Amino acid sequence: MKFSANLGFLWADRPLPDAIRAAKAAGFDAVECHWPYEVPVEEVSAALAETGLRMLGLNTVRGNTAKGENGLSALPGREDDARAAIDQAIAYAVAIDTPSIHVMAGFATGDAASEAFRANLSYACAQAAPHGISILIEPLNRYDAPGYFLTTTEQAREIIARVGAPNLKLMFDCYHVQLMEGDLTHRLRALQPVIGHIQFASVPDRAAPDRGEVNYAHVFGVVRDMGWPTPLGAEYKPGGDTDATLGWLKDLRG
Ligand SMILES: O=C(O)[C@@H](O)C(=O)CO
Ligand SMILES: [Mg+2]
Repeated sequence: MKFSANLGFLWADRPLPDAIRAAKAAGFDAVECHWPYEVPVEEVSAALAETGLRMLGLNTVRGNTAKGENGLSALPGREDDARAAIDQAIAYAVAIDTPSIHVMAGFATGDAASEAFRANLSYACAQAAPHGISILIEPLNRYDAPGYFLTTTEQAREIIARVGAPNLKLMFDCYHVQLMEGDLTHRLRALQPVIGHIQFASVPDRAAPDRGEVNYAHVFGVVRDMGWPTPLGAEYKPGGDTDATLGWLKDLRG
């Protein structure tokens, strides 16, 4: 199995280029992040070139976080802001050769939100396609993000079908899916054609995957047997020194 370190959480206490180097030293095969925009692309590119790791994904900005915004693309009337966030993400992704962008929906509900989200996703997919970039949408759980527009894989599957763009995919974060829907391995197999990236963390505490209610040794085996080709994203909160939480990775590496 190959694993990607999500640097939004792992080594988040370090500057992003140093976190990339730490992920390499720890044996990860790739990295991913949340919002890298404060860091010059030259610094990130240099760290990626030095380590040989690829940055697999990044997120669109959340918007006005002081006001509690958590994404813009499902907010009716905010299309200009949403598309500026999409443009920003594509430009950054192109500059560091990142193959996928998570377009964040935001806190919203109802038909107008659904229409805004689909229209903004169509825009994102059209802008990203010439660069070979996939657009990801990610259901978030109701405990961490109450009121978030996108909460289930069923909802995501319908949106992906209705938008109808080949580069629109599902971010299957096992942590969120377990909290909202469960039945992880059936869902992974059934949704494989529309999954663009897989992430994981323990449930319910979002820590390293060697604890909690999900047996990740089993889940990883199912993903391996699916022939899943790309690294799985370790997106958990280490709660201190990241290096001290990597026993699971060492065990899997043998
Ligand atoms: O699961 C998460 O929270 C992340 O993948 C994300 O991108 C939204 O913050
Ligand atoms: Mg996630």
